[in-house]
Amino acid sequence: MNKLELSVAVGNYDRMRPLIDGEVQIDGVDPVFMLHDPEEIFFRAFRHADFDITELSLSSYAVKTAAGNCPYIGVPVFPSRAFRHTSIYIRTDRGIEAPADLRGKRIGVPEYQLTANVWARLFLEEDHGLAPRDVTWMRGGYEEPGRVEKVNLDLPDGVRVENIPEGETLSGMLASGELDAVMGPRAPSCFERGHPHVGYLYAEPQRAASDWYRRTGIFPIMHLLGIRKTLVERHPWLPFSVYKAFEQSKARALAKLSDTSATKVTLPFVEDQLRAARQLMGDDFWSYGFAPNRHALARFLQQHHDEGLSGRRLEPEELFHPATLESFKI
Ligand SMILES: O=C(O)c1ccc(O)c(O)c1
Repeated sequence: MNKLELSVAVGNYDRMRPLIDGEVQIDGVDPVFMLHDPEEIFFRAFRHADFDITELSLSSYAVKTAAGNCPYIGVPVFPSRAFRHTSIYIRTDRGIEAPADLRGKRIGVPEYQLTANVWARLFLEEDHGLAPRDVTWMRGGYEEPGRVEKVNLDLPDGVRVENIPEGETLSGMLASGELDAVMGPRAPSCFERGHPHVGYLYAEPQRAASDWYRRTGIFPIMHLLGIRKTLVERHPWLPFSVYKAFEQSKARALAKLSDTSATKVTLPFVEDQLRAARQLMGDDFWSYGFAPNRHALARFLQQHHDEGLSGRRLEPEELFHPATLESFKI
C-alpha cells in the first residue's frame, strides 16, 4: 500500500519542526506541509475545508461541531496554548485602571468568537464580574478593513456586536481613540509601535496569568488539530497515527529547548523561563492527549455555551475521534 499523500496546514512552531523536517514520521502518511499564520489556515479550513489535516481554532471548531456542520474531526493535539492576559489592549488616557472599568466601553475584536476572546471574556467575567452584555463589541480587521466573522453565529439578545465603519481598522480606531480597547490574539500595530496612549489592561500580565493558573490549573487551549472526516471514514487508523506523530514531535522539540548549553531559541533568559514554567505547571506544562486536558476543555465549552456560541453544551469527548481518547500501554 502506498502512503497517503495528505496536505497538513500548521503554524511553523518549534513543536512542529521535527515533523516538518522529517525527523518524525506519521505512520502511513506522506505529508505535504503548508506553513501559514492562523488567520489564513482558519479562514481556508472553515470556509472551504482546504486541507486534509489542519490546525483549527478551538472556538470556531466548537461552533461548527455544535451546529453539526464541521468537515473535520478533532485530535487532542494542541498546537497553540496561551494565557490571554496579554490580549486586551486599552487606551490609557480614559480612566481604565482595572478590568471592571471596561463596563460601558467600546471594545474592538477581529471576530467575536475567536478562542482568545472566549478565554479573555471568561476571566473578565469570573474574576471581575464583567459580562459580555456590559460592553459594546466592535468587529473588524486589525490592520485590514473588511474582515468578517468566518463562522455563522446566533448570539443572545442583549449582546451588542457592531461592525466598525467601512474602511476602518481596529488598530487605526484604537490609535485615534474611537475605540477604548481591543481584544484578540494579536497585538494591534499601534501597540507594537509604542503609541503613547495604548497599553495592556493588565499591567503585569505574566503575574495575572500565573495567579489565574494557580487558582484554576488551566493553561488555556487555543488550537487543536483536525482531520477531514471523509478521510477518517476511509482510513480509521489515521487519527491515532496523527496523534502519535505530533506527540513525538513535541517531545523532541521540548528536549531541544531543554538543552540550554547553546539555546535553541533566539531569546535571552530562556533557562529561567523554562524553570519557572516547570515550577508553576509541572514538567508536562504543554500536554497533548485527552485526559490531562479534559478539565480545561470542559471549562471552555461551558463558557462557549454560556456565551451562546455553541447552540448546545458540548462534552469534551465529542470534540475528538474516539480512537484518540485513550492509548495503549506496554
Ligand atoms: O483567527 C485569528 O485571527 C487568529 C489569529 C492568531 C491566533 O493565534 C489565533 O488563535 C487566531
